[in-house]
Amino acid sequence: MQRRPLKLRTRESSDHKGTFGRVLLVGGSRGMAGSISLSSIAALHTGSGLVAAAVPDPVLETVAGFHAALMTIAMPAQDGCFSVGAWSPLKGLISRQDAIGVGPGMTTNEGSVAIVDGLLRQRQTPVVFDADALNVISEHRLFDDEAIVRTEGDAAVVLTPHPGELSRLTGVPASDGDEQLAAAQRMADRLGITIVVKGGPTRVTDGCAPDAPGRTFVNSTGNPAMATAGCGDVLTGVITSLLGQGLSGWDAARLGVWIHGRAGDVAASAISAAGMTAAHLVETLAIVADEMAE
Ligand SMILES: NC(=O)C1=CN([C@@H]2O[C@H](COP(=O)(O)OP(=O)(O)OC[C@H]3O[C@@H](n4cnc5c(N)ncnc54)[C@H](OP(=O)(O)O)[C@@H]3O)[C@@H](O)[C@H]2O)[C@@H](O)CC1
Ligand SMILES: Nc1ncnc2c1ncn2[C@@H]1O[C@H](COP(=O)(O)OP(=O)(O)O)[C@@H](O)[C@H]1O
Ligand SMILES: [Mg+2]
Repeated sequence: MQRRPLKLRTRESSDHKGTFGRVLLVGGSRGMAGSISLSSIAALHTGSGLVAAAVPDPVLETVAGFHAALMTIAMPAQDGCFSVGAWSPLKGLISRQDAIGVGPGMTTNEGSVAIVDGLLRQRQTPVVFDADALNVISEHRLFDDEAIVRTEGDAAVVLTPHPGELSRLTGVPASDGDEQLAAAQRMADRLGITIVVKGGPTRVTDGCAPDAPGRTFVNSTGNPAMATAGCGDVLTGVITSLLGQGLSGWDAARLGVWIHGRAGDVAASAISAAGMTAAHLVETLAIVADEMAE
């Protein structure tokens, strides 16, 4: 199987929804309801047992309309985005989740800042930070605070920046791919986290193994047809799902980018490179998902 980094176990008759995890996707806003919907459906199509999307109240019906199996939780909103009052009810949901994905379509307003800061400070639930969650971290220099450093026993933190987001996080221009990876490796080692440096190819670097600092995986799947709106939002849901299925940050990120790229390869050849969209990608993901266990 094209350099798959690891293998999931196959499903058994004793399995049930709880076996495959309960995950929460946090994001969306008026005008960007599709992003968090793509992330949420991607988690379902990666095999999660239960998926809910916590979204600003004004976009709940829009998000819910994308998929009957998706549950939705209305959060306090202001001008179509999370309000600062959203963090309190969200905090109460954390302990019931096996994993959380945060950021797609959430904007970088003050409500988002409260949510991202709060999720960075909790250590019991694995979290994927993507998109505007990464932009909030950059704008407010949240990684300068040593209090968010992860150590042995803390739940995983996975970042999924594209080169533009990584440039904001590290100050290294998107044009310098090698230096961006080196800066990501240093950041992963310093914070004890996993960082997915998205692109062609995508690389995963991880600072969670004391005996293997800066270990890095180069993905072998994916293609330029994926350079289209929402394909990164899909990856957020994939990795959140795998964390919710019990994988470490290193394993969830590597297997996640691999199956995400496989779906992109199959969709590009079935549709076309120019015509493929993230909607095709998330549907194809459901078709190829068993390749993680074959
Ligand atoms: N349907 C929806 O609801 C959707 C909602 N979405 C949501 O939108 C929010 C903003 O996210 P976003 O990525 O669209 O905008 P942004 O952070 O400004 O980054 C783009 C800029 O970064 C750079 N850049 C990126 N890749 C690069 C590369 N490989 N190599 C080099 N440069 C690269 C490049 O900058 P430039 O070169 O143009 O200056 C590019 O213009 C976020 O919350 C997301 O979830 C989207 O997911 C879409 C679907
Ligand atoms: N040229 C390419 N080759 C391989 N994969 C690509 C290429 N361009 C984009 N991708 C993939 O598509 C996704 C784009 O993510 P992102 O820019 O965050 O999209 P969005 O935020 O619109 O969802 C990433 O997973 C990236 O690896
Ligand atoms: Mg993105």
